[in-house]
Amino acid sequence: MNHTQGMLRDDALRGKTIIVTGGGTGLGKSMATYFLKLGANVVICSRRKDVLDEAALDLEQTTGGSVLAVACDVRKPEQIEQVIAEAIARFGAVHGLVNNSAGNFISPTERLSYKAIDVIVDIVLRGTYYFTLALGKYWIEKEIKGTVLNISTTYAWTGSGWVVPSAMAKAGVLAMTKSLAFEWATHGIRLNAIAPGPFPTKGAWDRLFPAELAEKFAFENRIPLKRVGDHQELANLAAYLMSDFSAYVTGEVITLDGGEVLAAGQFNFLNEVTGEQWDTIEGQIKNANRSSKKES
Ligand SMILES: CCCCC/C=C/C(=O)SCCNC(=O)CCNC(=O)[C@H](O)C(C)(C)COP(=O)(O)OP(=O)(O)OC[C@H]1O[C@@H](n2cnc3c(N)ncnc32)[C@H](O)[C@@H]1OP(=O)(O)O
Ligand SMILES: NC(=O)C1=CN([C@@H]2O[C@H](COP(=O)(O)OP(=O)(O)OC[C@H]3O[C@@H](n4cnc5c(N)ncnc54)[C@H](OP(=O)(O)O)[C@@H]3O)[C@@H](O)[C@H]2O)C=CC1
Repeated sequence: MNHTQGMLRDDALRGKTIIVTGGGTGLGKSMATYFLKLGANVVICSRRKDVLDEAALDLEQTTGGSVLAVACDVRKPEQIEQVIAEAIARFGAVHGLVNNSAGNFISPTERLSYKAIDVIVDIVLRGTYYFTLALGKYWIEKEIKGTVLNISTTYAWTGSGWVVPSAMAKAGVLAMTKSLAFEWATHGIRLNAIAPGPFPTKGAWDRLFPAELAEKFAFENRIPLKRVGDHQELANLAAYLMSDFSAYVTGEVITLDGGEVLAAGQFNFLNEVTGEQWDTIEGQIKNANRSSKKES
């Protein structure tokens, strides 16, 4: 057994229909793959229909599951409602939503136009609350105990320069996750989030680590566990949170980042100190202890 293997029993999501926004690429496609392997029907949606159709074919061939691909810009409520209507028409009901679609790129904030900020915030925050609201209304009316999983980031908590629109929007998504988890618990609807560290995808790497930076960035050195994430690790956690095995978990944000976010620890720079230096330091501290005892 290792971290690149599927974790749950084969029927863990059987009978569920799950919508994965941005499910045609990257982490969305990886989560969709695992949900299908666990018996779910999956609906993937995003702006590019050609990308979705190719992904749907690939997903069905590799898993044997049922996939519906619907073009949808998550900033457009009428397109979201169309996805939900087509999903219900094809599979009978919808039980889960993964808000995974996002836009992001690195830039000094003062270089951004108003539109550049809007485009990120609208995809990430507006897209997430529109989709969640549309499904929430349907679930409440039909008395379906739906489950929402929001894909956030670790800098939604810490903040981060150079990705400010994304940080603002992802922070809003976390506020929604916790707020609605309480409010809609009365309907049996659960909302959780995952805050992933670096998981290589073309979409993220092209926009966050372009060639200029990629060479200078050795992730392995910045991450306590010295590696990037494997997509199956995220898919395992996502599948658990979408399954009934997590029926008592709601309003939770789970960080999955090899410890990267812990780098802020004030004394973490001591990572650089050698064993020999520790011998010296220990001696110095013990001397100081002895001196202070004599003084008292
Ligand atoms: C390892 C740590 C990971 C950290 C967490 C990761 C989080 C992620 O979200 S990764 C996901 C990355 N994937 C994507 O972003 C996929 C989708 N992205 C896109 O389609 C584009 O990047 C988009 C978000 C910019 C949207 O594209 P589009 O709708 O075509 O919009 P425009 O190209 O027309 O641009 C709108 C606006 O933004 C300005 N702009 C675009 N890129 C830059 C840039 N690099 N620097 C400055 N400004 C930029 C563009 O100029 C437009 O503004 P106006 O000029 O005022 O019209
Ligand atoms: N990779 C990583 O290291 C990390 C990723 N994340 C998060 O994981 C998620 C997936 O990212 P990742 O797989 O890396 O990147 P991708 O670029 O592969 O995924 C983003 C997806 O969002 C879709 N999308 C963008 N704009 C819209 C829109 N307006 N309407 C509908 N769909 C849209 C894109 O499809 P299309 O262009 O067809 O619309 C694409 O499929 C994101 O939420 C991201 O913030 C968080 C932390 C780390």
